[in-house]
Amino acid sequence: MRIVVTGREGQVARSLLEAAQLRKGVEVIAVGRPQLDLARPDGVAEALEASRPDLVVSAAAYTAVDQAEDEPEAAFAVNAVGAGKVAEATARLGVPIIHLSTDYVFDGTADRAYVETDPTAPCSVYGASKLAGEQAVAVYNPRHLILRTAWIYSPFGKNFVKTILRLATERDEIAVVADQWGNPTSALDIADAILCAAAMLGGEGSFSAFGTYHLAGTGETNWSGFARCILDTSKALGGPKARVRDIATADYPTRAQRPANSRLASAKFAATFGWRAPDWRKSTDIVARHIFNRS
Ligand SMILES: NC(=O)C1=CN([C@@H]2O[C@H](COP(=O)(O)OP(=O)(O)OC[C@H]3O[C@@H](n4cnc5c(N)ncnc54)[C@H](OP(=O)(O)O)[C@@H]3O)[C@@H](O)[C@H]2O)C=CC1
Ligand SMILES: Cc1cn([C@H]2C[C@H](O)[C@@H](COP(=O)(O)OP(=O)(O)O[C@H]3O[C@@H](C)C(=O)[C@@H](O)[C@H]3O)O2)c(=O)[nH]c1=O
Repeated sequence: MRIVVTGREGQVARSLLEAAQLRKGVEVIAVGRPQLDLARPDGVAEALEASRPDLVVSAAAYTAVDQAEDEPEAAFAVNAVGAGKVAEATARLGVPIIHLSTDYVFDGTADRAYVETDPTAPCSVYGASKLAGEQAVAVYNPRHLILRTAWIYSPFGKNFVKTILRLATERDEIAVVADQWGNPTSALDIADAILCAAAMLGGEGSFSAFGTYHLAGTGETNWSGFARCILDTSKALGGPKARVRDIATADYPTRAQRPANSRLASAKFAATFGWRAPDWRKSTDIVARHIFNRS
């Protein structure tokens, strides 16, 4: 099976490339700019067709949450129009698409983990652009899996784990919001889940459970709890050390509003694909070891 993933330099694409090295019968080709630029929709179909995919994983996105507030056109061009173009190209090629989306499609007012059927109500431009992308993907290719995930971290690219480790080299104490709750999710786990789902999509039996799924790390925390775990792990591995101080969202003003609760219930994915993410603390340890080069 040949899987083509967009967003070549991104966390999910790089994790997928790594995970596929351990699997027989799966080839992953990552495409990125300039060959595939979602902001230039005319070249998207051509770039995908050239790789002759059996399945496309749509992981490229405009992910700068605060910057998107100042550049809504750019965010929508990539996350909505661009995502739709990718889905349109897959439909034309007659192949399924796995499209990555986000917990930020919710407004965070629920008092429990969100399920797939809960009403969406993004409170940021990024969230709104990703929701528009979900809708475009669903319109253009009915053979889609939309995987809403959250709080991605990995050894690759930019993420919260790397930011906290960097800040710990610069300060003794890091102030982190303790009133936004969610599920930290390792991109290495997402890659594993995608390969598991891909095997079912490409198998002999006709797969029919297309649709939207939540796919996040097992267990929940807030950003402060996540930072504490990162620094405990760092300390144990001989990495940088710092204290974490709990603060409220109001004490950390940002351009974009984030949901206070963006916990995702991933039971539907587990029931359909027989795959459940490890506990987020265990995956944090694995990613930290990868970053510190200790296995
Ligand atoms: N990061 C997170 O915490 C979460 C992410 N998601 C979603 O998961 C998916 C993967 O996220 P993640 O791997 O973390 O993303 P990253 O931010 O690590 O990578 C995104 C990739 O998209 C590429 N990209 C941006 N703009 C364009 C464009 N115009 N044309 C082509 N490529 C472009 C970037 O390219 P370049 O390197 O050239 O800039 C980058 O390689 C995204 O859809 C994201 O919305 C969902 C929940 C949480
Ligand atoms: C670095 C830092 C962040 N924070 C807060 C700000 C914010 O509320 C929260 C997370 O900060 P970040 O800006 O790193 O994360 P953010 O960019 O909001 O992360 C999001 O990215 C997009 C792409 C998604 O789809 C989401 O699932 C989510 O992962 O932590 C602190 O309180 N102290 C700090 O030192």
